Amino acid sequence: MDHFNRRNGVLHAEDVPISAIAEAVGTPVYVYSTATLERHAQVLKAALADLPRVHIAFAIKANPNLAVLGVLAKQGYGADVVSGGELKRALAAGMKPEDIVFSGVGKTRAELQLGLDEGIGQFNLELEEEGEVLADLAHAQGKSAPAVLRVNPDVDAGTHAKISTGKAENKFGVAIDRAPAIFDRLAKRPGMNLRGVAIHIGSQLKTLAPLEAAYTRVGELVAQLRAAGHAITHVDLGGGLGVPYEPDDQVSSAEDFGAMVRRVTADWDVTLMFEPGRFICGNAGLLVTEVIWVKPAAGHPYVIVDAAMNDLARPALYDAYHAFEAVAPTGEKFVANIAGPVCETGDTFAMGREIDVVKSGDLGVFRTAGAYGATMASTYNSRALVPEVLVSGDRFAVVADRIQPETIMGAERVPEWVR
Ligand SMILES: Cc1ncc(COP(=O)(O)O)c(C=O)c1O
Ligand SMILES: N[C@@H](CCCC[NH3+])C(=O)O
Repeated sequence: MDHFNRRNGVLHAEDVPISAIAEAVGTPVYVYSTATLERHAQVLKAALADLPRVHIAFAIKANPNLAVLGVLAKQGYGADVVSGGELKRALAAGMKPEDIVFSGVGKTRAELQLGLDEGIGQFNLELEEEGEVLADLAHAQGKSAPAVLRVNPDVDAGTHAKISTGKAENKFGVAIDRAPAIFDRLAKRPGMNLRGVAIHIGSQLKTLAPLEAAYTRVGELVAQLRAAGHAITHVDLGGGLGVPYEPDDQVSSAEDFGAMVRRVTADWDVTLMFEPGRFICGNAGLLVTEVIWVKPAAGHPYVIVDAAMNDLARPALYDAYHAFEAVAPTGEKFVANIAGPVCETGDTFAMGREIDVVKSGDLGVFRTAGAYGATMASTYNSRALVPEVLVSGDRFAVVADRIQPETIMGAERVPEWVR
């Protein structure tokens, strides 16, 4: 069920008219639905419920808002973090240290130390040297660091090149055929509890075939490692499940994913870990924007909105599609380009797309903006950082303020030789 739906022709987030939020908070603004977050969290939990031992860690890079994390913590989700900052957020949101997994290809010594100090559940190692440093840090404190080795299965995820992570040429993980030798050396190091493997082959995967191929290779590796005498108790299967962005997008369901995982992992006898991001929050968010001008142009007219690439970077970065609709459509359509105010030609959300007819002052939304939206926002062009609102039933709360350029200026220093 979509918790963003129309009543009397006006788009609502749960029971709140989008126009009421825009009036109270201004635009652009991200709006998230608590009910959608909860539903997606529950759907995935249910799809994986038959597996013997499961741990789900929300990839908080997708949406690190503390309120969003709080909703997911209440659903029993842990966190997959990729920086010290994300680790602190997960803890601040009430996630238990032991439910936190630390991924990331460039964890610094300070970040590894922070993870040890906080007693997090697992480090996902990206290379042997990282494991050596972690082991030494842990050993120095009389600890043993729980870790898995991320392998790169060289599988084509069939997703956008900039969000593929499981091809041999990508920077992530160690080549799967190098894993046994690394295990032999690393597992016996004092301070290291090397207990399994991890993979994550990419994001926005619409089909299960690449995941199944990758998981199958991991299954073979687990057998090989066990044959070599290693105790393998944990396998982290990463995230990557896609969501529908375009009207006719077909993506595999959580149920099909669960069935595939059950089939492929039937004889693994491990704790399975998952790191979903987009699947949980993608469709739980909208970016609400106001039309500034409708500007005639040589081709199609430009609908210039007050949201821009600094608020939602995905179209400019990945040519990503985000459906646009008017909050109170007239029923008429026209073909237009949609662009933001930033001084870049690439600051476009759509080119030559049939959309609701809108005029200056009208409200519109970009859908499926709950993942990799606000979290990737910047202040480019000295624009304010976009605020975020969480809705639940007929209530809403501002869960991140609009941070004005003046505030950010206060964080800078002009040295005396410039003054
Ligand atoms: C290691 C890791 N885990 C999980 C995720 C979450 O991916 P997604 O949002 O596609 O589920 C990512 C991002 O691609 C990632 O790099
Ligand atoms: N930022 C990307 C996803 C990156 C996934 C992280 N490894 C997107 O918006 O689609």
